[in-house]
Amino acid sequence: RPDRSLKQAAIAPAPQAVRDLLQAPAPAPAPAGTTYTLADIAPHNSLTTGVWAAINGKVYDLTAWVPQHPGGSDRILAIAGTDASDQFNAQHAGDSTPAYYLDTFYIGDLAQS
Ligand code: HEM
Repeated sequence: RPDRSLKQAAIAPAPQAVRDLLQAPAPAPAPAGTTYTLADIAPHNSLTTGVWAAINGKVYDLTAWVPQHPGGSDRILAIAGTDASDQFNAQHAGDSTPAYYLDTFYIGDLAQS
């Protein structure tokens, strides 16, 4: 297995600094048990409204990740405001580094519908 620790250090997120640059909203606080519906997520579909996505039952504020994603900002903007489980899994299922970053953007759980 390749040693990914150096890559992780090299692209470690600096969420507040990035948000300051983008003047993007900070993530909503996520007390334990916070849930969001897809209707809650849908408006967060741009850098000005914040970039949220549901992935595999959890909700993430990916705003700060947009300019940092090694696969390009367009791919993160393209999933903004949606359930992006299929896109994420198709690209990154089983990859530890994407999962590691994803976890840092967690804001709550997707409500059962
Ligand atoms: C939503 C959360 C996402 C996170 C946290 C994430 C994270 C990462 C990371 C860490 C890499 C670096 C390579 C690696 O370590 O595997 C990467 C690369 C990549 N990602 Fe993502 N990714 C996300 C979503 C997506 C989506 C939705 C797509 C496509 C629909 C995508 C497409 C790619 C591609 C194509 C690369 C390869 C870039 C290259 O090596 O040239 N990613 N992503």
